[in-house]
Amino acid sequence: YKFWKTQPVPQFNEDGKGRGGPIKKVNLDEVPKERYPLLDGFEWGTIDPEDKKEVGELYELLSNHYVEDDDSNFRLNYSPVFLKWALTAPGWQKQWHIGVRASASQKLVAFISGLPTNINIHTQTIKVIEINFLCIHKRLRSKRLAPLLIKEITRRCYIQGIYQAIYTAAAVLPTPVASCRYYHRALDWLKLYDSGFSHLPANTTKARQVAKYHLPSTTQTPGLRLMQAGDLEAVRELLEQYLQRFDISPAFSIDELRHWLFLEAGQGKEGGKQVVWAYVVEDLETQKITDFVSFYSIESAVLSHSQSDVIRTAYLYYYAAHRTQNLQQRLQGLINDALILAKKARFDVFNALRLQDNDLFLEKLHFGCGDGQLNYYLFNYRVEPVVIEDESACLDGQRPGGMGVIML
Ligand SMILES: CCCCCCCCCCCCCC(=O)SCCNC(=O)CCNC(=O)[C@H](O)C(C)(C)COP(=O)(O)OP(=O)(O)OC[C@H]1O[C@@H](n2cnc3c(N)ncnc32)[C@H](O)[C@@H]1OP(=O)(O)O
Ligand SMILES: Cc1c(COc2ccc(F)c(F)c2F)oc2cccc(OCCCNCc3cccnc3)c12
Repeated sequence: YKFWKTQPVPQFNEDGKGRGGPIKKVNLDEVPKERYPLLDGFEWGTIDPEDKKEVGELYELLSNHYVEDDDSNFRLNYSPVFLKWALTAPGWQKQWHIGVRASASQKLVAFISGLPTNINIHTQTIKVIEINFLCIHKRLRSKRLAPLLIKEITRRCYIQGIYQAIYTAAAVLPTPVASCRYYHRALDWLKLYDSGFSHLPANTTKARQVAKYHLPSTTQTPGLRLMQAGDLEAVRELLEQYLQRFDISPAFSIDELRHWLFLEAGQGKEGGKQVVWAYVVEDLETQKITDFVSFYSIESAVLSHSQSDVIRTAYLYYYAAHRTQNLQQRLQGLINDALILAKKARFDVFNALRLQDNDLFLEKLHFGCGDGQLNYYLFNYRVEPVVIEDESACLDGQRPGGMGVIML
């Protein structure tokens, strides 16, 4: 950890007893005013997420060089429309969409993105940058370029008065604030089997596997319907109240929530390019919004020569339930409806992490545990272990704690 042991992050050998809060007080006149020097033949650039051509260059880089599974059978394949959506949330700045270009060819060979937002950590609301899409061309790996990208985006954030960050990685780095197992729920088991994503367990048959994952064609929750713009304020209140169960959670503005739950109508539906789906449960008597669920779409390219070339994946995004009496039963019904809706939208698999209240439904709804986990990290912030003063502060006594932020 030559690089990470020089960074203001909790180191592995800490005893976790430290006071919660920022690790390093950033002194602005110590922050370099100039960009870090790059490897010879390369130059810093930015990607304008509203420029179709530049989004195309970013798509090209990520489509060929971004996250793969451990056996390099699949690669995440974020679409250009998704990338524009992911990079233009309220408060975005071009200077935080940092590219590295080969000077001669002007080819984009590396990228890192930052998006400012606010998160609640216990009782504190802190301004952070969300870091995502760190990617280096396969031919430029192991040249210590990643630390350079990280230091450059850190420098640009410090100058703008942002001193903390949140990020996820499959990589184990100093020091995870949460580690969440991957879970997958087959929707089209045969497609997943043909693609090598799913295997036939011993002493069962394909027919039995298909039957195991069968879903009804209609949703079951009374009052479930597509979320509309008019539901926004009610959903924000419902979500804000529900997320208090978790130690770390997003502190969404109404503008952020509008962005994350509605793709602007224009880019939304045409040509199967929808990227996010959001549904509410409206109580038929009171017309109140009592629950909500959302999911987003990332395809995975199948890298082997198998016939199916993409796996359409739905990722569970934010959800919330009002009050929490029989929370387990309500979430099982709500998420099962999300599975039904995802299947109707032609997704092949539905992914979720082991965080929030997901333990209440993962097993029951036939999610299988994947290999690997997603680690969550905070930069320049130490979270002290949570101590629950009065149980009454939580909803129904049993407060899951832990991670409540979902990263794209
Ligand atoms: C206040 C504002 C703060 C803002 C910044 C907050 C921090 C943000 C941090 C970034 C959050 C990213 C969130 C996401 O996007 S996670 C997704 C990451 N992307 C991929 O997995 C795509 C495929 N892989 C690649 O493109 C490259 O392998 C990457 C770019 C990942 C590393 O390139 P390369 O393989 O050519 O290595 P190197 O020789 O340049 O450098 C080696 C050093 O880099 C450390 N390393 C390796 N992988 C990661 C990783 N995923 N996060 C952080 N550090 C990582 C490694 O421990 C070693 O340091 P040390 O062990 O010697 O110490
Ligand atoms: C990722 C991910 C997996 C693993 O699945 C794949 C991983 C790599 C692939 F190329 C692939 F096709 C996968 F299906 O299973 C999941 C279940 C729930 C949520 C998941 O990812 C949430 C989005 C994570 N942000 C992108 C990312 C992914 C990995 C490491 N760092 C950042 C995942």
